[in-house]
Amino acid sequence: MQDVDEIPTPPRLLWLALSAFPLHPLSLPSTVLHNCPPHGHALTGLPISHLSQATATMYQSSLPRLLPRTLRAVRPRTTRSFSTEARLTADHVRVVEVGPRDGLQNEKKSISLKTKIELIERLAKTGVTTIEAGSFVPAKWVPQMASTSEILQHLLRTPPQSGNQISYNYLVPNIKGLENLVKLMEAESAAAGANSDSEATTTTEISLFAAATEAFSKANTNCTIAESIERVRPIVALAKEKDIRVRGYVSVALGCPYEGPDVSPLKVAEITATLLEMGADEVSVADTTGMGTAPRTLELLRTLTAAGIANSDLALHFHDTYGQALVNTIVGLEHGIRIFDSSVGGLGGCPYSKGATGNVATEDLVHTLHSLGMHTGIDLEEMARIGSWISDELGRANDSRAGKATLARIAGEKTCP
Ligand SMILES: CC(C)(COP(=O)([O-])OP(=O)([O-])OC[C@H]1O[C@@H](n2cnc3c(N)ncnc32)[C@H](O)[C@@H]1OP(=O)([O-])[O-])[C@@H](O)C(=O)NCCC(=O)NCCSC(=O)C[C@@](C)(O)CC(=O)[O-]
Repeated sequence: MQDVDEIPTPPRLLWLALSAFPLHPLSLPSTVLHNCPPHGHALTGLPISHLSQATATMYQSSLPRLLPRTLRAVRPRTTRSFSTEARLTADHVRVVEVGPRDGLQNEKKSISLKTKIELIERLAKTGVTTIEAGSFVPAKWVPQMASTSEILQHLLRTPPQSGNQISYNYLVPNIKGLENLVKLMEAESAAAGANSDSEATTTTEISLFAAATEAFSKANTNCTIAESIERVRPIVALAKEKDIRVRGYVSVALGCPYEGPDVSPLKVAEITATLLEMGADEVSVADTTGMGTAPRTLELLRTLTAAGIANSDLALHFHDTYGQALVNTIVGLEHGIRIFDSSVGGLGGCPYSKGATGNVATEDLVHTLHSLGMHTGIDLEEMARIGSWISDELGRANDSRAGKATLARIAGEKTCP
């Protein structure tokens, strides 16, 4: 099986996909696509003191000393992979379902534990292999996630029925969050003793996060970027000791609610590389505000590649605030990314990013990926039913077009003679 980093995207994928959009990257003047803004050029001239030592060493070893003024010609000599991911094939995409965590965390109305568990149990039957199930954060910061301990206990005691192995992921903002999670896991495993079969079908993993701008870091985690990176160190150390897989997030990678759309791709690359070097198994680069556009997504991905970061270590996490999530997904796909985050029914928003709408809907993402000949293993019809059900439960509109269209088609097929 070939490594995803070695295989070009299936022929004409981008052309086929972007023909659906009125303005696509390939129709843009090449100067827009290839002449990156000043921070892109900074790759060639940025004083090494602006980068972490680890990243600086990486740039020095992986980039030619004098780079051309465009990023077009930038090819790292080596791409270093930290991936613990099973090898992916070029036409397989792993979808990370973030609905039960990212999707629900911002809902104002209290959601019952029963509904949260039903959501997870239904998602487990769709073929999805990673589900964000909650977060170990103080209830005063994110009240909706207060029942995460009970969710973890339930999933360990009664693993949801599923045709495949599932990783349940929990967000931890600091070491205290992980310590709470580990305490619960160990108590459950001691109580279950040798009779437990939960490990056979479920795995527990964590996510930690940092932001690419100081203002967002302060609002979201009450600390500077540098302090948030320092918080990561003991989290990764404890997770590795306990054999727990670690996912990193870099928030506001394509736009910040406080500092605007011009977030430095170099800063994103620096933080991503640092998280990987600290031991994260994959990093999800997040467009928290949905401000990302196709050219800026491409520029960011090229900067990450130029920094020596392997595509197999990256995931992309798009919010759909400006309706650009699928366009940006295709840019990511074309670049070689094969892990994408999404939330059923387009649930979500971010408590620290006013006006940000949900993640791209899983149904829309899966429909698009399947239409391009990619495989996800996900049952779109079942996902569409879940999107409709959870939207009704929450009293909100179903934000998935593909979900609604799929359900309408099924209903039409039933009524047609
Ligand atoms: C990081 C903190 C905790 C700092 O918050 P703080 O108030 O500075 O924390 P502190 O260390 O000063 O502690 C204050 C109190 O909280 C307790 N505490 C401390 N930690 C925990 C914990 N883990 N679990 C339970 N309790 C905890 C601690 O023990 C203490 O209790 P007290 O002594 O007052 O009784 C806070 O800022 C926080 O929780 N931030 C997270 C906010 C959040 O969850 N945001 C949303 C998730 S990020 C996101 O959605 C983006 C993402 C990932 O989806 C990607 C994207 O789209 O960008």
